[in-house]
Amino acid sequence: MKHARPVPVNAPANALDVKNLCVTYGSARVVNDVSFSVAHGECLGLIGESGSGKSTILKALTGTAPAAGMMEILGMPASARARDKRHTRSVQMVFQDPYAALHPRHSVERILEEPLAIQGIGDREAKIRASLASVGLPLGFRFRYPHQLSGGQRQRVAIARALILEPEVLLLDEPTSALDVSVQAEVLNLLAKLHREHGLTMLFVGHDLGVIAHMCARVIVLNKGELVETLMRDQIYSGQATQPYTKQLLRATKLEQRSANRNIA
Ligand SMILES: Nc1ncnc2c1ncn2[C@@H]1O[C@H](COP(=O)(O)OP(=O)(O)OP(=O)(O)O)[C@@H](O)[C@H]1O
Repeated sequence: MKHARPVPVNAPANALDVKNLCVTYGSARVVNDVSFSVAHGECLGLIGESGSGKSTILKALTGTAPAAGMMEILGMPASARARDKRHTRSVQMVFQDPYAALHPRHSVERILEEPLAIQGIGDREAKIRASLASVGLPLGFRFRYPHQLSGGQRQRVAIARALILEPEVLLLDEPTSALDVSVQAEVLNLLAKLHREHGLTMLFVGHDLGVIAHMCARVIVLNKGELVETLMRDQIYSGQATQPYTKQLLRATKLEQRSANRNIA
């Protein structure tokens, strides 16, 4: 697996650029005029309560929500990228529910091989070995089926599947929310390690400020489809929010107590 990648000389300034994004379902505007950028190699947090539009923004970026506005990924319009097989591999997504994300009747080996086959990529044996190693799973797990794995192991397989295509951008939709608290810490530590070692650009969606601040130095806050505040990690830890909604989120996550008790590295 690759290590932190250099940014090409003529690369666009940001890996992700979103300007004036709106998503409307029927008569309901669920994302309203949202703009943000993610620098190359940055892990940006996106937080908001349930129904605030977080997943919809990820869907818009992957071309599966009806979006208006400007979205560029690695300098290319997101809509064009979603249509082009060569470019889809550079942006991968990890979902909240590792149970639903893996085909129940496919072995881990087949799950990992499939994206390589779709993209026509060779050297599959070496890539499968490297991807299992990078998420800390023994090679023998390639012969297992999803029902033979724990929730945390399933999420590791889902992460390995996303990484096997060596993407530049990883979209993470609450990747630890469905996991047991102790397993959450393990998977978060793994994601933080992969972020450091691979120089990946990440957009990390969550609803827990404590979890997000562990991963992200900068966090944007969404409320009812609108971006209401941008917070740096220090502001989160010291409770310096300006918007009432963000203050409420900070209180809800009881950060001081969490940081004292946290067992994540
Ligand atoms: N396909 C759809 N058709 C109609 N409305 C939708 C559709 N998908 C999402 N919505 C609505 O858009 C709003 C935002 O949903 P979204 O899933 O983006 O929220 P979220 O912040 O990711 O929530 P959660 O944290 O619960 O996953 C919600 O009100 C939801 O009901």
